Amino acid sequence: MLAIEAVGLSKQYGQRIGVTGLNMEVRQGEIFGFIGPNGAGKSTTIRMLMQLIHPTSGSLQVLGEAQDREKPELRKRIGYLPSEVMLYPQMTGKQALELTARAYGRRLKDTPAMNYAERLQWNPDLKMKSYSLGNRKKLGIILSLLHQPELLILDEPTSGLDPLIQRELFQLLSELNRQEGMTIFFSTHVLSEVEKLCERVAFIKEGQLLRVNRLEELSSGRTHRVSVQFDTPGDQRETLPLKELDAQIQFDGIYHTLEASGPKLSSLLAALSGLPVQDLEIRRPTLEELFMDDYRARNEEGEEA
Ligand SMILES: Nc1ncnc2c1ncn2[C@@H]1O[C@H](COP(=O)(O)OP(=O)(O)OP(=O)(O)O)[C@@H](O)[C@H]1O
Repeated sequence: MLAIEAVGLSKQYGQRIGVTGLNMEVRQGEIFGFIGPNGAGKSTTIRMLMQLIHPTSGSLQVLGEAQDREKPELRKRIGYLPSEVMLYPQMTGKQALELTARAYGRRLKDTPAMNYAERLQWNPDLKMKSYSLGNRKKLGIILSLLHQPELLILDEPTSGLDPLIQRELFQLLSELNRQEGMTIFFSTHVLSEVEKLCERVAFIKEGQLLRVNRLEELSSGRTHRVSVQFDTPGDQRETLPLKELDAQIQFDGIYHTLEASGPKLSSLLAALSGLPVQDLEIRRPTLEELFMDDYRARNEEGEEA
C-alpha cells in the first residue's frame, strides 16, 4: 500500500495557481523529502493531504483511503505539524498536551509526549503566549507525534530550532522510522536537511513537481567539479585549450569551473597539469547545484520548445 498517492492533483486559488497536475507516490515506511522555494506549493499540497482545503481537480489517496470526504478515523492515523503553530495563549504547554491526548482518547502519561519533550529540551510549564518561535515549534512536533501516527506530515519542522535540537529531532525521526515503520513526509526549503534524512526527494517549483529522485541517484553521481585559477587573471576560456576539456566551462571572474565524470576526470587533471595553474579545487556538486542544474536544463528546454 502507498502512504500517499496523488494523481493530477491541482489547487487553484481564483486566478492563482497553488499546485497543478501533481503526480506523486510516497511509499509506506519511507522518509520522503518535499523540497521547493517559497511559494512553490508545498503548504498547499500538505493542506490538501490534511483535508484543510480541497483540490480543484485530481485525486488523492492517503493510507489507502480516498481523501474525498471527512474521515475522522483516518485523521487519527496521521500526525501533522503545520508551518505555524497557533494555540490558546493562556494555556500552558502541558495543558495543551493533556487536551490533545484526551482528544485521542488517551492519558498524557500513557503517551511518549513527555519523553519527546525532554529530548527536545522543551519546558511544558510555560504559558503558550510566552513560548518563543522555536518552543512553539517543539510543542507542535510533540503534538504531531503524541498519538503515534502511521504517517507524519511535517511542514518546515526545523525553522526556529537551533542546530543541536535539529540534530536531536532528526535522530528522533529516524528512530521512529526505523523502529516503528513511521512514514515521514518532510517539507522544507532547506536542501541540506533532506540530505541528512530522506531516501527520496520531490522537487516542486511554481506549483509543479519537477522530479522525484532517490538521494543516492543525485549525490552518488560520479561527476566532479574542478575549479581552476590560472596564473594570468581574467577569462582564459578563449586563450587556453579549455573548451576541449569541457564545452560548458563556466567562469565566475576568478575561477574556471569544469565538469568531468568517470575516466574523464583523470584526463582532465592530466591536461590541467600542463597549464599555468595557480589554485585548484575538486569537489562533488552539492544537492543544491544538482537541483538548480535540473531547473536550468528544463527551463532552457522549455524556451527552445
Ligand atoms: N489562501 C491563498 N489564497 C491565494 N493564494 C494562495 C493561498 N495560499 C497559497 N497561495 C498561493 O499559492 C502558491 C503556493 O503557495 P504555498 O503556500 O503552497 O507555497 P509554499 O511552497 O508552502 O511556500 P512557503 O515555503 O513560502 O510556505 C503561492 O503563489 C501562494 O501565493
